[in-house]
Amino acid sequence: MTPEEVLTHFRETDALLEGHFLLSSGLHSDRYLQCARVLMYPDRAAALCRALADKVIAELGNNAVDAVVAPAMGGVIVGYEMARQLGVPGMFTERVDGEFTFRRGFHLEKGMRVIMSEDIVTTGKSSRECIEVIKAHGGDVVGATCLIDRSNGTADVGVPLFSLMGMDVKTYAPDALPEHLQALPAIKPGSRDLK
Ligand SMILES: O=P(O)(O)OC[C@H]1O[C@H](OP(=O)(O)OP(=O)(O)O)[C@H](O)[C@@H]1O
Ligand SMILES: O=C(O)c1cc(=O)[nH]c(=O)[nH]1
Ligand SMILES: [Mg+2]
Repeated sequence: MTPEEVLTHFRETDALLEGHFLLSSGLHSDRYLQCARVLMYPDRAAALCRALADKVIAELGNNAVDAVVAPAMGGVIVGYEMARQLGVPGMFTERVDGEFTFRRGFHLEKGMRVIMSEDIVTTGKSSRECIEVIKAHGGDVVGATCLIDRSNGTADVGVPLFSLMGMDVKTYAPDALPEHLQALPAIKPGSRDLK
């Protein structure tokens, strides 16, 4: 799937937003990829994750993954669909008092080869947090995936990161907002630190 085809899925589902957004990392941006808008359509979710699963298989080989673990909320649907496309179980970590944790009876056997599947990577902070939980539960993290890598290849999550496309989007520290963002109230679409 070409980057233009990926973006078409986002455009056709009104998932490519413009405005003033407070991101999970605390950085600000005038662009937001609302993946839930794309993934609400099962056919689109399947097409995107099939293409991403094919990349994983091309890089790691067949039968190189035993499980997928994704960080909630954004990772839940994409993690499920990646697991389905790779033919392995899919689980998720969720935040309790701000920290990702395994709940609901999810567990890993020691040495299980795990892919961490995100919807979006911006700084890679959430990916790294999820990867730490997988490791703490005995998983061997053989790679990470996201639909779109907003770091455009610069985020280091400690394992190979496979994405459908990179994107070069500017982000701003809260004390360095450009005028066009200062003029708009910030919206925080994600669930980290949600009150
Ligand atoms: O690479 P990062 O800088 O960590 O940013 C990307 C993360 O931000 C979003 O999650 P968020 O914490 O906003 O919550 P959500 O999953 O509920 O949308 C997204 O789903 C990624 O998990
Ligand atoms: O960095 C984020 O929080 C983020 C950016 C984005 O475009 N989409 C998203 O879901 N999260
Ligand atoms: Mg998230």
